[in-house]
Amino acid sequence: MPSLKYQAGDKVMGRWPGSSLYYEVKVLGYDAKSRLYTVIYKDGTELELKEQDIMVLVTSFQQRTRSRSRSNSRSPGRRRSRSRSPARTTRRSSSHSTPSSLILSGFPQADAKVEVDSEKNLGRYNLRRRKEDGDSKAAEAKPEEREERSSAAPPAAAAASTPLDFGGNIGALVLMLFLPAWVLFLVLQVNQKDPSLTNLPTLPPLETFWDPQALGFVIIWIFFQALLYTLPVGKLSEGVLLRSGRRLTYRTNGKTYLITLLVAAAVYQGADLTYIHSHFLQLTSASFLVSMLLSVYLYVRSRSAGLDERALGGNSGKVIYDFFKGRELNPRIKEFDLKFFCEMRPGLIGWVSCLINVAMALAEMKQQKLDAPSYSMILVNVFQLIYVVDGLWNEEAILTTMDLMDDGFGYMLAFGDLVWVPFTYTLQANYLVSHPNPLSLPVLTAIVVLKLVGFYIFRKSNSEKNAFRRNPADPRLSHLKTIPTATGKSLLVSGWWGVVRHPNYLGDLIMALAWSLPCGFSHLLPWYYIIYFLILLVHRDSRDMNACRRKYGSAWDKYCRTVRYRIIPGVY
Ligand SMILES: NC(=O)C1=CN([C@@H]2O[C@H](COP(=O)(O)OP(=O)(O)OC[C@H]3O[C@@H](n4cnc5c(N)ncnc54)[C@H](OP(=O)(O)O)[C@@H]3O)[C@@H](O)[C@H]2O)C=CC1
Ligand SMILES: CC(C)CCC[C@@H](C)[C@H]1CC=C2C3=C(CC[C@@]21C)[C@@]1(C)CC[C@H](O)C(C)(C)[C@@H]1CC3
Repeated sequence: MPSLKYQAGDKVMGRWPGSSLYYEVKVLGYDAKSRLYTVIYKDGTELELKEQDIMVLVTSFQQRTRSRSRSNSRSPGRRRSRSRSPARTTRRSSSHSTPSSLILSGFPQADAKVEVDSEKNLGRYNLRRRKEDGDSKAAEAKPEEREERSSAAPPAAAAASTPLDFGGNIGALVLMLFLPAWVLFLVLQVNQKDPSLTNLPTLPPLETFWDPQALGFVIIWIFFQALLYTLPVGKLSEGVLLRSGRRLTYRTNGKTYLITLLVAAAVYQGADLTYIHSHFLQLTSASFLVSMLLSVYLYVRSRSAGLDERALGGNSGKVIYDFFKGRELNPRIKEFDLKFFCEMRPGLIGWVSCLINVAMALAEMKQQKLDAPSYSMILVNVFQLIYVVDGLWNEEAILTTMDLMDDGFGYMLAFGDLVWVPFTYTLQANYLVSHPNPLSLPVLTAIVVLKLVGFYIFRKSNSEKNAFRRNPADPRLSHLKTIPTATGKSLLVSGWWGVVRHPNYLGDLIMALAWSLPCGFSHLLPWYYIIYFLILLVHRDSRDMNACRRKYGSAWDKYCRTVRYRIIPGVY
């Protein structure tokens, strides 16, 4: 490569894709067509980088010399503080010729220009490779060592260059208009005697949508949940390490309140919950209004969020897209975490525990003149109750999901949590109110078995990944094979995560099937959930694949080569 800036064999600093971190890499070659350099990181990860993502390596000697001269000119106080906190970044000297990107010696500082502290950086980056991938214990470090190393993993600042999902601004706008219209369609359609696709509902007069009492109930419900969430009862759990270098704590007390609510509902049965069924449309529009106001608030406050507090995917600078996707990663009012609260409490708890689904069972009894809910209704209620109770029981596990780790909090999740979940995930129960579907015992048994199989896969796989991410050295996971990555985190390649790349989605889809089956095959409507869910999870899977490809580079490719299927073994 004669006329090139970097030659094969050169040791340089290469940017880690999707981040502003630079690590030492060796140049392997250059492709004139794509104008990309192939480089190899110290752990063996090979990536292709643009020239502007590469800079000249600052050697330990140069670095030491500069550090010395710099530290000589520093006040003793500053020197002390640096040695106390090895993870701190250092200011770039003005004479430095490298670009003003971030090169980390520790936790990223989004707005600071820092320089290569190569000695320290390399030490942290120089991962011990496994003798073989299957030898999990040999290469895994002690948890505290791992924690230290993983501090170098998260990208420094929310890059505006992160690829846009959903078709960017236009796609986001279409979705923002389509999603509420779709909810409206479902809510109106389910009340039709014949909810088939050839019999579409007519739009009711506008004033039907507005009911101050319904809005009052929605607000009271959300504030009641917020009050329960803020009381200092229950466990405090730590979230994952953020790009800002912080770890947030969450009050994971969902199960305490779920039990309290269920007991309260069992004791106090005087309330006429069929109001929920008869005012479903008004409750839906009231919740939509609240979600819209919340999204505006979230967008406005995100303008004052620091770069490292913004989601990588929601900081494009495109107003509509960022409003939809969510710009701030973890918006909090003091210790009150808005995203965590909305995802786990008002909508999810409202969905089943003593509210919407139970209201549907009562409405069914009233409408069909039954002494007890039908078997189909009982199945749907019990299945979804298990799902929500499980989610709240394992609330800590949500801290390692995409929503909490990667997605910003904006319209998508605010609407999803407050409108989509409570008013569309209850569609099967809502459908059964006026469309009975008697079940024979063998069919009922088969559906129960299907649900249990799905639940087993879902729970086991989610718990396995969560336990591994929390403590990779957990002795209960010692039998699992892993692949090391350049970030210091490893990827599970056996166990559930060795079967398919998203075993948790597989379990979730099997459960979704079990939720629709009790409604029979007379209409497509109650099957909407599994169709939507399949689309959601396939899209989510590809979003995650892209994000992991950016995070883990060739280690991710290796994982994909080893675990070939994404969600359904042998099929997809
Ligand atoms: N009912 C509903 O409407 C919905 C339910 N869900 C459910 O929520 C749960 C969470 O889903 P979601 O947040 O989408 O995704 P995951 O819980 O699957 O999280 C994905 C992350 O897991 C880590 N990961 C991926 N592969 C591996 C591996 N081999 N070894 C170790 N870590 C790995 C990666 O993060 P990193 O490496 O950075 O840790 C990746 O970004 C699922 O069970 C899903 O079914 C999801 C959406 C909607
Ligand atoms: C409006 C859009 C089309 C889609 C919005 C998606 C959201 C409704 C879902 C995104 C991820 C979710 C999760 C759950 C509920 C649905 C949303 C918010 C979850 C809380 C359900 C209970 C599970 O046990 C879980 C694993 C905790 C789920 C986490 C993801």
